[in-house]
Amino acid sequence: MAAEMFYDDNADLSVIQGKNVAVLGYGSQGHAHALSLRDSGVDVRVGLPEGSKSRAKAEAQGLRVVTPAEACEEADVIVVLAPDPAQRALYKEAIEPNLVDGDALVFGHGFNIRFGYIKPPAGVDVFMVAPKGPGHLVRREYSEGRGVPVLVAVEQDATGKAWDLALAYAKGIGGLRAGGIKTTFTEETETDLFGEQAVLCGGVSALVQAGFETLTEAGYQPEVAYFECLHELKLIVDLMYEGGIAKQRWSVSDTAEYGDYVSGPRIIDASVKARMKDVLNDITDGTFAARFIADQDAGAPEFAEFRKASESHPIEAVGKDLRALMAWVKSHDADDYVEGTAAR
Ligand SMILES: NC(=O)C1=CN([C@@H]2O[C@H](COP(=O)(O)OP(=O)(O)OC[C@H]3O[C@@H](n4cnc5c(N)ncnc54)[C@H](OP(=O)(O)O)[C@@H]3O)[C@@H](O)[C@H]2O)C=CC1
Ligand SMILES: CC[C@](O)(C(C)=O)C(=O)O
Ligand SMILES: [Mg+2]
Ligand SMILES: [Mg+2]
Repeated sequence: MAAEMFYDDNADLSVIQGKNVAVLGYGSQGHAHALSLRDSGVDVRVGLPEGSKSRAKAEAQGLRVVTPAEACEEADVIVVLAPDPAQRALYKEAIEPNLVDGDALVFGHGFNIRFGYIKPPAGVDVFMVAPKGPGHLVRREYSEGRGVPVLVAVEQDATGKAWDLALAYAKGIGGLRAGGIKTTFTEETETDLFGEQAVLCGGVSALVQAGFETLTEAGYQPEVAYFECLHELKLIVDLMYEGGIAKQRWSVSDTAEYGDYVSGPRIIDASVKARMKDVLNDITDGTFAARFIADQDAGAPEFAEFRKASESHPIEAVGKDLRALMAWVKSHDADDYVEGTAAR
């Protein structure tokens, strides 16, 4: 079945320009949605707790900041862009008491609805506009006149106008410049978790680290291993982004292309695909969600251990030194990103 796609011409920005929008959270996605909606002529306020370290940044970028409860009270469109594990408490404390029939509750990912941590009342619209890219690039693409594709889903259409509002929202953050695909909260949540765990984040990071370790353990220079297994990955993936795997194979040498066919399936073999299916099962049956939320509720000790181990991998120190020598390889988000920490 062909996907149902939406582009700028399918949406009317004035539908959201007439609303009071509260964006809760000002991190990766929150800052991107708030700034791009504002630049699309929407009345935006940002909801952050009194002590939030994001307050100064949002204010410096020209946005009005109030507490989450105040933002929800003022708004008829409430956008939940705090971290997924924080959303359950945020909903109970600030959103639910201020929801009135006809309001819209908006998500950037379906986790809390799909796994039942948030159960909105029947009188509100519930929809999702989920960018298929990191928030800092969602904002960068919008600012440069482009966009990151989005998945759009309506879980509840209490007003009968939820789709028009969802599409207007998607247009407001630049998503319909690239294309919006109609989906469900279930499809978005399960595919997004699978993609980030098996391929985009977990799979790629483990592949890069294993390649780096294999070369350095065999006695090759760490700097050579870094360029080979990490730095050049961006250049290869850029070609895949532009023209699929086929364009990458067109540009690399015949030697590389032949080696790709011979050795790729030796690395990513049937056993890897079997474990990918296990990962997908843990997502769909709720095992992953339960483990993540239990760890978060306990103060995230397992998460902290994972981060510490990952940040102390030798590839990070080698890369830091090499990137410092390449003036053009700079962080676009230098005000925001602290080298050597995954924590935002
Ligand atoms: N990161 C991404 O690129 C993507 C994320 N998503 C989804 O978007 C949503 C947001 O994720 P992401 O942008 O990564 O989140 P972040 O981790 O970047 O969010 C951090 C922000 O939320 C604030 N915050 C934390 N707790 C609260 C609270 N209780 N009330 C209000 N604000 C709070 C933080 O404030 P402080 O500075 O004080 O800590 C900070 O401003 C999630 O549903 C995620 O799955 C979807 C697509 C991609
Ligand atoms: C790939 C990770 C992601 O799903 C994303 C940027 O799309 C996320 O949750 O951050
Ligand atoms: Mg994603
Ligand atoms: Mg995700």
